[in-house]
Amino acid sequence: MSSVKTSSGVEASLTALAVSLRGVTKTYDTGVMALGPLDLAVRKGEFISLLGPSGCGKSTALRLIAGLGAPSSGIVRVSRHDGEAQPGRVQPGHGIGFVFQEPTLMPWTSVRENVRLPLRLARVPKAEALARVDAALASVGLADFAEAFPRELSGGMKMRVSLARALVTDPDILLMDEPFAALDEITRFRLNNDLLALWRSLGKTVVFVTHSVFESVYLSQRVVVMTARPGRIQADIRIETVEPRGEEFRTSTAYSDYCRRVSAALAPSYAGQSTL
Ligand SMILES: Nc1ncnc2c1ncn2[C@@H]1O[C@H](COP(=O)(O)OP(=O)(O)OP(=O)(O)O)[C@@H](O)[C@H]1O
Repeated sequence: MSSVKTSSGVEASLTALAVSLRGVTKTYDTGVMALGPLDLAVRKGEFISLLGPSGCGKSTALRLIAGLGAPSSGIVRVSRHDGEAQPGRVQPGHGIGFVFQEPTLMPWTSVRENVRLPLRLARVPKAEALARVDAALASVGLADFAEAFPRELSGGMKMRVSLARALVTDPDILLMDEPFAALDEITRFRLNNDLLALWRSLGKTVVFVTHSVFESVYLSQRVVVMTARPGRIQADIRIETVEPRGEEFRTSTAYSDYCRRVSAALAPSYAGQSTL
C-alpha cells in the first residue's frame, strides 16, 4: 500500500487520508503566487484548522480541495470515506460540503428551500429531499424554522442554515472558510460547541479556515499554521486534550499554553507585514 509523509512527519497510508496535497502550487492568471509548494495530509475523520495571515492562500487551498480550480503544479487527492483515494480533481459537491464566510442564502425563499437547493441540483426526489432537509435542520437546531425567510433570522441562525445546506448531501468532507468570523463572541462559542458535537456524531473530516488562534485551538485536533504568501506549512501542532471538549478546556491552562504555542508559531508569518 502506498504511503505519504504528512507535514508532521508521520507516515500515513493513502487510503486512511481524506485529503492529500503534495507539492501543490497555485499561481493566478494575474501572476499572483498564492500558494505553495504545499504538502498537507488530512486523515479521514480528522478536524484540522488552517491558520495564517490574510492573503496567504487559505481559501485558495480550500478551493483546490473542493475541485473549484486546478493547481498550477502538484497533486490534490480527495477520497471518499468509504473508497480508495482518487487521483486528480474531484467534482464540486462530490463528497464535499463547503461553508463560506457569508451564509449566501437566497432571500426570496424559505429556509427549507435554501437547504434543499443542493438536492434539487442533484435531482433527488422531493419526498426524500424534504426528509433529508428536515434532518439537516434538526441537526443544527433549526427544526422549527423551516418556513422562515432568511430576513427573519439572526446572523448565527443564517450560518446554521448554511451549515445545514452543506450537510444535507451527507458529504464526507466539510470545508469551512471562516464561517463564524462575522458573529459576536457568544454566538461564535455556541456555534463552535455545536460544530464539535456534530463532528463527533457525524464523523466527517473537517478543514476549517480561521484567523483566530483561540478558535483553531479550541476546535481542532491539528492546527496547521501557514506562512505568508505563497502559503506553505510553517508549523503543524497537534492539540491533545480530554474529549469531548467543552468550557473546561476553554478555561484550562492547557488551552492557554496551546494558544501561546500557536501564536508563537504564527508570529514569523507576520514578520515584515504592516500591522496598520
Ligand atoms: N481568483 C483570483 N484571481 C487572482 N488572484 C486571486 C484570486 N483569488 C485569490 N487571489 C489572490 O491570491 C492570494 C491568496 O488569496 P486567498 O483568498 O487564498 O488568501 P486567504 O489566506 O484566504 O486570505 P484571507 O485570510 O484574507 O481570506 C491573495 O493575494 C489574493 O488576492
